[in-house]
Amino acid sequence: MSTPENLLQKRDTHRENLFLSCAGLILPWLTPQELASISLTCKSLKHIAKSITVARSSDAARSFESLPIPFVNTVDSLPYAYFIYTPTQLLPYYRQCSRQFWGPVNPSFNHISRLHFISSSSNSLGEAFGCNCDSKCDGESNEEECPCLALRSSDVITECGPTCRCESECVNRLTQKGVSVKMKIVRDMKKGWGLHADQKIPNGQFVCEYAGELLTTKEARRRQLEYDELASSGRFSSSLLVIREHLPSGKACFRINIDATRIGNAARFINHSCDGGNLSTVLVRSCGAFLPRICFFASEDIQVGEELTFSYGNIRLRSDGLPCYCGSCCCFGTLPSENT
Ligand SMILES: C[S@@+](CC[C@H](N)C(=O)[O-])C[C@H]1O[C@@H](n2cnc3c(N)ncnc32)[C@H](O)[C@@H]1O
Repeated sequence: MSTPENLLQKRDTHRENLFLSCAGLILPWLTPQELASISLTCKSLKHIAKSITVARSSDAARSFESLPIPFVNTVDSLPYAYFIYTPTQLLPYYRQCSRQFWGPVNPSFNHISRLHFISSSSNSLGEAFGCNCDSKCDGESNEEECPCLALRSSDVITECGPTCRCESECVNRLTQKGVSVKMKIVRDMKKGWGLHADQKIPNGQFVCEYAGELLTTKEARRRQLEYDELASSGRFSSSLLVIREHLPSGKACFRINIDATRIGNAARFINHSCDGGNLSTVLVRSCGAFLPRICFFASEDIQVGEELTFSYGNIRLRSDGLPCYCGSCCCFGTLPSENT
């Protein structure tokens, strides 16, 4: 028989469960600072905040990729780096995006979001630019049959794109399926976080795209000034990459500015090496898309545990440049710096 005490207890348990399930939905949207503040308020919230921290440090890619990318830190107490994840480059209207769910997730939730990101960022030129191949532009399609294969050149890879008729499983969409190698983000005392291979990666293998916000040159210059100031006054690292496409004469004819500082993917953790590192940057243009994407490929055979690095450039304009700790035999002592 239900006594008034029993009824009151039932009501309290129901309220507590409701509170905890709401907290489980809301807390993953919080920044680390907000999470730390809220976890001071009661034991239950502290417990939820802890499980969110564990989930965050177990996958920087928060299920947007088919493989998790964990954080590993044996040098200090920082469990993870906070940023908004995008699996591919974003057009500027995404700049308003200031929060993202990051906690224990149902993987199908982010799978849907991944498709949304990709279709929203296709920067399509229109239907006239795609191929009409039935399903896959595989080895059997010759270049006359598939115009996308015919567009390949030594410095820009052309893949099938948003307006092609072939399916997403087409082999000529190598870099569009996201990260396909096991990687981890490892903390270093001097360089901060760095991206490491967690499997052998053969020379030539696609590693990942450099994803982030696509900026105009004016905005890239404005942000670089802001980042330089922040970097000089404390522990701040920016991830603004500028790639210039050159004419055979050597003159720059096109530039692409991608800022992964606030919104990006695992590539934002790739550190510089003065010897050129073990990754090369390649421009990949999807047929029918206006802008190319920047992709990293292994430039040598990479061993398990090896840090993934590339060269940030050769120009050092600032005499007070940041110290370089790449450890290569040809280290210049300072990180590259040039006018954005
Ligand atoms: C693209 S971020 C790389 C990820 C960064 N380490 C982090 O913790 O977020 C670039 C920044 O990393 C640091 N960095 C990269 N390569 C380095 C190197 N060889 N030596 C020292 N610091 C490096 C610098 O602070 C640089 O501004």
